[in-house]
Amino acid sequence: MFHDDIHISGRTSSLHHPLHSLNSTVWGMAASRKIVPFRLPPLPTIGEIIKLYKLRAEKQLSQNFLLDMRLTDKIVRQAGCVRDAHVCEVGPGPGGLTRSILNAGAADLLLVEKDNRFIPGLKLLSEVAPGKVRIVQGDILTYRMDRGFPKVLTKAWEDDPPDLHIIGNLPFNVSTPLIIKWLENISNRTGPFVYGRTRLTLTFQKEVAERLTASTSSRQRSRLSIMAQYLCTVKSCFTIPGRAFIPKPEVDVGVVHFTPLAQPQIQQPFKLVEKVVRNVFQFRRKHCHKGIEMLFPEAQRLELAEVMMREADVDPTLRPTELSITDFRALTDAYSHLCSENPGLLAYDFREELRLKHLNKRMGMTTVRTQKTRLPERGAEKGTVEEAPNVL
Ligand SMILES: C[S@@+](CC[C@H](N)C(=O)[O-])C[C@H]1O[C@@H](n2cnc3c(N)ncnc32)[C@H](O)[C@@H]1O
Repeated sequence: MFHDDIHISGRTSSLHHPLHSLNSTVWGMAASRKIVPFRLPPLPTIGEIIKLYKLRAEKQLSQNFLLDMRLTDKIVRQAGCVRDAHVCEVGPGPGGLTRSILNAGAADLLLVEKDNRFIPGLKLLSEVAPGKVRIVQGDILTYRMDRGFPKVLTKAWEDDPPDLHIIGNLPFNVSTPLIIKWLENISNRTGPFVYGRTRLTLTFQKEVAERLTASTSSRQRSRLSIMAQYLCTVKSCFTIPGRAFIPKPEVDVGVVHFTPLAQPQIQQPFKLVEKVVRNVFQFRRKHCHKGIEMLFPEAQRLELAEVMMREADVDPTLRPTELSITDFRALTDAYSHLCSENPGLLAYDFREELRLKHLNKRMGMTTVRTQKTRLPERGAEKGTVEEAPNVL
């Protein structure tokens, strides 16, 4: 085992489990490197899934299963060649995608599943593909992927991506915070990216998939487009209609593939980029200078925004959606330069200024204390970008 977080290993004694009827033969590589056949248990039927896992088709569980192997095979193909590769599947559930990954010849498959009802079925899969499947019962949002695989996999960042893939069909309420976390990990080369430019193939609500891949001037262009595209090559693979899932979600689903760039298009800390992009997009329909002004305390707002726009050489009348990644690079570089000249500026958050104003008003004070560039310690702490809502 490569890490100390594994809660469950491959073997199980539940040989009389109803899913243990073996009827599909596939080929896999044994530890001896000889090709040997192994048989995977068939996917449970919809009725069996509901009965076995005592599932109710409750929306809040966000468990929408993909049981059509043609679709799960298609998702795996988007990842590239997984034969003999290491793979982490996030949220395997009843194991449809898991079977496709094993069928494609993965040598080492790490499954991270939060819901313990799925563990017995996953154990059966690990029994019929001995030595290949490791199961972690845990939350992918906190799981230490940097310990999940052998260090020998590691490739230099500028080199080709490592032989490691992350694949997952996750609930929508997990996939968005997860990709934001992983984008920050890419920027810092931490988490799954300690091994190099690990590729990701993930599902998202169709609208989110469109935002991730949206190009300059498109209607879906958003914060998420910039944050993903300055760090990765982002490819929209295909759309899966909602009706293909059990239970059927309200929306269609987009499969997106990410390859971290050897050279990020913006060479600034993630938090700084996130702050500039968030401020610019908060007035989506207005000229971009409006959002940029909000990066600065009221007293210096117009003056510093003008300096920043001039230094970046970006047309202040462009809408946020019309700005290219090159424009954002120029803007973040200019903002970083201003921050180095104005201590405290980076910690400034206009929402904190607004909050203080409202507070003062509520307390019936006539004078309103606004933040100057050099911020008081407590205000500075509260107003940092770490408290920012999700990048969308
Ligand atoms: C949308 S279902 C997909 C299941 C399966 N991959 C499929 O395609 O049929 C999402 C799966 O992710 C699991 N899951 C949800 N949140 C998770 C988390 N934070 N960490 C790990 N697994 C999670 C759920 O229990 C469920 O099995």
